[in-house]
Amino acid sequence: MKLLVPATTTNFGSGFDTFGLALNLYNTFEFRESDAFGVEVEGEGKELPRDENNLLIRVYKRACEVFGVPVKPFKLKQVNEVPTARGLGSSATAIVGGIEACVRLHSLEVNLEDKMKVAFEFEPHPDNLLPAFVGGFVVCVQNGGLVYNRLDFPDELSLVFAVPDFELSTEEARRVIKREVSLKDAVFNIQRASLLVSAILTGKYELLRTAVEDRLHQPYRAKLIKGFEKVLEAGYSAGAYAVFLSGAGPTVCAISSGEVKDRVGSAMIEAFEREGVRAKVLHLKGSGKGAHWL
Ligand SMILES: Nc1ncnc2c1ncn2[C@@H]1O[C@H](COP(=O)(O)OP(=O)(O)O)[C@@H](O)[C@H]1O
Ligand SMILES: N[C@@H](CCOP(=O)(O)O)C(=O)O
Repeated sequence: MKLLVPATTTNFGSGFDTFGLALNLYNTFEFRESDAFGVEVEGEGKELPRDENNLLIRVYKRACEVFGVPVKPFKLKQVNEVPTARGLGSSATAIVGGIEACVRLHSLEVNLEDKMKVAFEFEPHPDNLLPAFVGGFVVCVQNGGLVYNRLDFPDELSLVFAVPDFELSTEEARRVIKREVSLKDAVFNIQRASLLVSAILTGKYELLRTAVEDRLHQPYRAKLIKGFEKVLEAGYSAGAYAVFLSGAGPTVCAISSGEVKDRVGSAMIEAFEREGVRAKVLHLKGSGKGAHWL
């Protein structure tokens, strides 16, 4: 039994905790029933726990408890393409993996709202989780229940990620954000987040540069990421439509198209390197597919 769960990029600058997009980069989780839990990891995340402290197993056990079924142990083989603690939703892949494993191993029928209730106990924002479950570009709303709208992300747009070789935990990157916001800054973000959705829907990509501007989280997080401003400038100088922090960072994402994407990737990597930060580039696309079994 093999489950593929996509990486996600979130926020898109102005849409903090609101916008999330599934990517064509996956963690693959293979399950074999067994007498005891065990974990094997290939690819990214060599440091991940090999025992019941592994996030996927912790989520699986909690899902069994919530859905009222016995815990059946398994051997898990992870083949991870998603770098951990880089702002590409690796923790969401593990959370979604644990929930889907519980549903499948017990042949349950569970709706998305009930799956999300369990997921929220581990990650209290929906923007990685929802696209990891359902794919596509998702506008997420938190109101105690499940309200979201899923759009197709334009295939002509490329996502270029500059992934630095250091980790930044989402928890730490959330701690630095200011809790209070002025009306002026709230309006600033509402205008841009609305512009972003309309720009994607109408193909007016020249609006994206303004649409990803943010005053809620990026200015605070930028201080934790050496070279962030320089990488941003380099992406724009190379012709990107938009450049912003992927999730909580430290990865930087650029939206681009056609041939320009190669220039954008090299420029961002070089900018990181000039600051003494090693980084690699990932050229990805939005994916319409969420978690699915092979
Ligand atoms: N593939 C995975 N399997 C199990 N646990 C994971 C996996 N990926 C991430 N995690 C857990 O999530 C933590 C990283 O979460 P977080 O800081 O939110 O980073 P990210 O931005 O990659 O989601 C890791 O330290 C690890 O405990
Ligand atoms: N909206 C969240 C998204 C965190 O994503 P991750 O991939 O960095 O875990 C935030 O900005 O904190």
